[in-house]
Amino acid sequence: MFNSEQESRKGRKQSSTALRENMAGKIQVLTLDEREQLLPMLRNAQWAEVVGRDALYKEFIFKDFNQAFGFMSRVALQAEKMDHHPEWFNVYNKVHITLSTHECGGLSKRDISLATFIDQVSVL
Ligand SMILES: C[C@H](O)[C@H](O)[C@H]1CNC2=NC(N)=NC(=O)C2=N1
Repeated sequence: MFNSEQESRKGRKQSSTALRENMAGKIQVLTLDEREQLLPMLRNAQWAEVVGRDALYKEFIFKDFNQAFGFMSRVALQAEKMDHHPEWFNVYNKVHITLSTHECGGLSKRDISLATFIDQVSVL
């Protein structure tokens, strides 16, 4: 579901060849074309678009705390490498994750990239 900020972007012209970062080197929110291309695969992988905020959310359930924390450790090390950190919540075997890019106030390629990594290590 698109929130109102994204709805308002629909009217604006966006280049399909928009670069990941603008000429000033600033990270940009995903264009509508990029969203149409990238979000379906994440929706298929149970990532949900947060209502009222341009962010992605997914819940993971593991066998026990050891499995959950092992997963979180792998994600934490990758997040640190990327300087892109998840907002997350853990109790015992549950891990809830929200991804968004504060610098651009919404979803960027960094979120897609971290979500893809998270899915990979969640099934190890
Ligand atoms: C200064 C530092 O690069 C920024 O605050 C980074 C840190 N980690 C981050 N993580 C996430 N998920 N979004 C960000 O915008 C972000 N910004």
